[in-house]
Amino acid sequence: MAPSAAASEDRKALVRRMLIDVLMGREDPEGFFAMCVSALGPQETRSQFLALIQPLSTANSSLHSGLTSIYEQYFSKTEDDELQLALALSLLEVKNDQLSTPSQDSPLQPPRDRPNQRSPAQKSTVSQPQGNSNTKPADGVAQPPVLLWFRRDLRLGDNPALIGSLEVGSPVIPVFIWSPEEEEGPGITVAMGGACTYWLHQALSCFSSSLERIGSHLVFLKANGSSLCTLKELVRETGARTVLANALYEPWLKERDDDVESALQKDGVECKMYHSYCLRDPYSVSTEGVGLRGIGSVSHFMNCCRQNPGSALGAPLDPPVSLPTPAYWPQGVSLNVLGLGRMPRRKDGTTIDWAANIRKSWDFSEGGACARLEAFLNDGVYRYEKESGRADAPNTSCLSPYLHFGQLSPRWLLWDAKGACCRPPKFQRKLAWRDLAYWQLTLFPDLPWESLRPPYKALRWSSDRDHLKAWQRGRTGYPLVDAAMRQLWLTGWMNNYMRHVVASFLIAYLYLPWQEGYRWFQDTLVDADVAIDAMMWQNGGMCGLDHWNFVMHPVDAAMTCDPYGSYVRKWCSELAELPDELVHKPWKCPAPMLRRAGLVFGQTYPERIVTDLEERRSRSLQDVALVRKEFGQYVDKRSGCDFVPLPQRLVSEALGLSHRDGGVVTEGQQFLLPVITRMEFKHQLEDPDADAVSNPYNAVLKGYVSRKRDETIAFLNERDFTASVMYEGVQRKERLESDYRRIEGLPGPPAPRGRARRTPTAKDRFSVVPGGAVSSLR
Ligand SMILES: Cc1cc2nc3c(=O)[nH]c(=O)nc-3n(C[C@H](O)[C@H](O)[C@H](O)COP(=O)(O)OP(=O)(O)OC[C@H]3O[C@@H](n4cnc5c(N)ncnc54)[C@H](O)[C@@H]3O)c2cc1C
Repeated sequence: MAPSAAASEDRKALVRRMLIDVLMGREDPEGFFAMCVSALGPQETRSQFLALIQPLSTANSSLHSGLTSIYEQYFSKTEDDELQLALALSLLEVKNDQLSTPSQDSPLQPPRDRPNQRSPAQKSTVSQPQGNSNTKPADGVAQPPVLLWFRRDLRLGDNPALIGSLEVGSPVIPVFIWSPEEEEGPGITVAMGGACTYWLHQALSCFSSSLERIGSHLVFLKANGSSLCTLKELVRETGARTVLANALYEPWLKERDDDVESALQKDGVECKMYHSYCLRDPYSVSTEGVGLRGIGSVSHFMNCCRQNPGSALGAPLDPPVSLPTPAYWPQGVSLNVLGLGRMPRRKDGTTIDWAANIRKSWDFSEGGACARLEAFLNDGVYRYEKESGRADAPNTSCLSPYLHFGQLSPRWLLWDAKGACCRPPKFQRKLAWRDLAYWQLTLFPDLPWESLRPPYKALRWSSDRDHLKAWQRGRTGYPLVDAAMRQLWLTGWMNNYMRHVVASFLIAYLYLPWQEGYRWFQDTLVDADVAIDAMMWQNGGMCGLDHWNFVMHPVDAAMTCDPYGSYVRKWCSELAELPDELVHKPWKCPAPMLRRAGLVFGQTYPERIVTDLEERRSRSLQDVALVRKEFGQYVDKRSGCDFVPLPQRLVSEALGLSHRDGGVVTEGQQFLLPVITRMEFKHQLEDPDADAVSNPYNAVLKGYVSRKRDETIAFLNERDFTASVMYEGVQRKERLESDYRRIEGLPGPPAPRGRARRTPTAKDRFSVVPGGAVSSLR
């Protein structure tokens, strides 16, 4: 028998043995199925599973039908866009040889030691380092050590550079070099804000302990001039011939790494960067075969990945159980000397410990990341699809800081998420958003400070510092906004929905420039990430590639995210005594109620800093119309879409594209591309002075999920807040019920019929992103 056929037979025999465990009740059907996928791989499971469980049809027909429905649920779906993410990103190509058990002296931990046991990924064994993984140098021969340069990959699990260092077969010296100037790059990025720096301090401390547990040690150094100089000194001091690291993708850090690579190589030192920070290397993503229409949207990005698949991502790598140590350790400094966790001091010498709440809120270790992931996959994931906006419930993963600091690899996360029985499509799509952000940053390195749509730079932005301060400190007088900003200040985090609410408030109602919001977030978020934060603030600030087609209302948005006011009560305790129907709009409370609740505006809770919300929205809209008129060369006359000047890399790709992408070349040799543009902006151009309410495409969303739902909520809300909460409650129950049915593989409830949609459709002239006007590049 050919070896591969024999291996296949072995795997099937393994599955048959596992089948007995299910029959005996030692393993549940879900777990059994997961193990099959893991042992056979998706293709073989698809073709063989039903045959393998056939004997059950007589032995235990209910188990047989249960397993059949699990199988069908897993493979049946007319795999919609989201579910194809893995394919698009060319993931999870488990090779047959990865299914063998690691050998006794392998430095990889056996699979049972992996932190999260429940998914198929972790029940499988994973890819072995290639070549020699023996960690001991030959007796008596002093091998030059490997410098393992840690940056934002502070983990043992699924760390390609770490495993790569074992393959060299030499002693390994893990180093961390702190170089804040290099992190910041050329513009105002605030790459390492306060909360983020504090997290880094804690994460380094945890990671250093992890390394010690496997017999190694993390050498901390302050960059001496630059990382390159420090590395060169280390090479001289230790005699290292190899430097390994996992790649970073911020353009300025990539440039630094390229310089390091070539300078070291000139000195005869091998330097290698591994890819693992994103699912796809953003520099390898191309628009070829897809075009530029819809650029900036996650669907467009996923199409690009699908059309131009990169190398297979493979399965996550196990953490090593030991690292070979060098005979000589270079002298480092203590972690505290880096000053990352330093707190300001008062005049009397006492410390201002602003991070106390952050410490209470998070476990900064790699184990903490795994525990969060496991908790999410066991619980929140089931509500994620429809309820991720809830601020009052932990329905999202809260994994962003761990992903940012590489304490969890996106590959590991995706692998486990795909193993969850509901294979959450929306959640998986979020990882594509993350990659999209990095791709955008590589295309537009000034994304963190320069608006991509030129006219919007000229908007009449406000410079009201008091407004800015009130927003930053959660003292705007709008409870929902204040609760979110206080949560951010105290814990370094808020969920995605709340980030939209506070960003909308800053931009559409306070007219403060998006860069202010970006910088504040960079300073206060523990997950502050230049690429994601900049992309999101550009989109919120109306000038990103995929700018938001909505504005969140600071009161009505509570219907979706905090219907009973518990979130507001938690962070704005001075409002705790107000009833549900008024907690989001305390200014509507009658005086006796205020007295009973002990609320005095301007004293116990701030007055609203702006009250004329509708008027402010109208002005914001009129201002946009004004600059779009003034900078008419950046507006496509035919479609009303904004033009964005494309960077050189996309222009080169566009040159190979056909006309349908609608590129226009201007005098200055700019390649201008029409991009997705908010419909209310297009309409406003026709009547620039009209107010926001009369604009049929008014973008203010009351909730976030659908405009139809918003309209109903807004209608009820105007009359009776409680009725509106009840309405929302019923809707929510229906949605959860249908989710439950989907997860359990039950047929869905009959679809509601005859729902009118006011959301414009593809036929609507304003919803079309053009594909026509073209001229060639000169
Ligand atoms: C104005 C604004 C600023 C933001 N700034 C940041 C930031 O600095 N750092 C950051 O990590 N996220 C940022 N986000 C995106 C998003 O809000 C957070 O990633 C998310 O709230 C983190 O919580 P979670 O891990 O529970 O997310 P989940 O919903 O559980 O998502 C899982 C992971 O997917 C990624 N992700 C989720 N949403 C997005 C998104 N919209 N774009 C890109 N990746 C996403 C994150 O890595 C996240 O951890 C911002 C969003 C807005 C609206």
